Amino acid sequence: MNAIEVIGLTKQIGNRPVLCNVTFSVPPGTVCALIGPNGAGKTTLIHTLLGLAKPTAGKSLIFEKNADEKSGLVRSEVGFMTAPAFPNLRVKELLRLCAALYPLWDERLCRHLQELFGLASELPIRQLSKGMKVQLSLVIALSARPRVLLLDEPTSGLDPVHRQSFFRLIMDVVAERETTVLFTTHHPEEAERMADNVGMLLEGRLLFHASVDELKRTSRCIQAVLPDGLPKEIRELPGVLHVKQQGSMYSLFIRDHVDETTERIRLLAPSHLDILPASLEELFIYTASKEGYSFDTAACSESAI
Ligand SMILES: Nc1ncnc2c1ncn2[C@@H]1O[C@H](COP(=O)(O)OP(=O)(O)OP(=O)(O)O)[C@@H](O)[C@H]1O
Repeated sequence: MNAIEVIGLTKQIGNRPVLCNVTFSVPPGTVCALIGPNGAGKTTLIHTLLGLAKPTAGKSLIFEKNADEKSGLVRSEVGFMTAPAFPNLRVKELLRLCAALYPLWDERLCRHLQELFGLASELPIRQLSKGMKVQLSLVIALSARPRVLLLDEPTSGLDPVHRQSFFRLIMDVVAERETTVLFTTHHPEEAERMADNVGMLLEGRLLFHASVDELKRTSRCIQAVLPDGLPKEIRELPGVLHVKQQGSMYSLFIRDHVDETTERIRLLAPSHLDILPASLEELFIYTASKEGYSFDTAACSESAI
């Protein structure tokens, strides 16, 4: 049984398709990252899983149950981060309230996390910085010991040191309790580092969903020096996501069809040929650009070419 199952999920808001026939699954005890630019539909998907948004078509299941099922089973098994309520309560008062609310609350873990983040018990919630509020939400989500954690941009607002702590924490929680984690991020390097599987959403469509290992295995940057240039038909081969040119040096970013594309380039008798690994960041940027989506950022990171 999969921990999370998203089947043909479609969400229309007004005339606007926000999620279009999205299908993927997350096995228990694994970490799945959903990457996508602003407005891709990541939050909407998490909200549908939580039962906070109703799909137009399709369904999203957690351990084979719909979030809106009367049993409330799904909600009791799912942890998610939400802005801490009750601004006038002190940190310790909110944590005490949560301890009473969540049946599997782990007080030892809660104290450990509070110490790790250096969250002062006596501070009223309204006096916490944005990053501290994120930390407090994380403490609550993790201490509730859910079977499934749904985290919407969990590291946004965290400084680099606390981001590291967060990564370690998630790894520990998954390893110790076989927790299943689905998190959203704008940062491919977070997905690459944390996740077993990665899905990419763009304008409501899931462009790919695969294991990090598979994505790495099937993506390459082919670098070739071609004094006679690169023919148009090579640029248009199905696996070629992007071509970058500097004089007679061509860098082709490939997803799938690596062997066939390499063979076609070899036939052009390049004076130099290199086949290099590609990063998830490149895959993300070039998959989006192949779909006609443009980022403001510079494209291929030079380090990988
Ligand atoms: N209540 C709403 N009314 C109208 N449009 C909405 C509503 N909620 C979301 N949308 C639209 O749905 C699309 C997806 O939004 P969503 O928040 O799911 O994206 P996201 O990938 O989480 O974005 P971000 O990375 O910026 O948080 C956006 O175009 C957004 O404008």
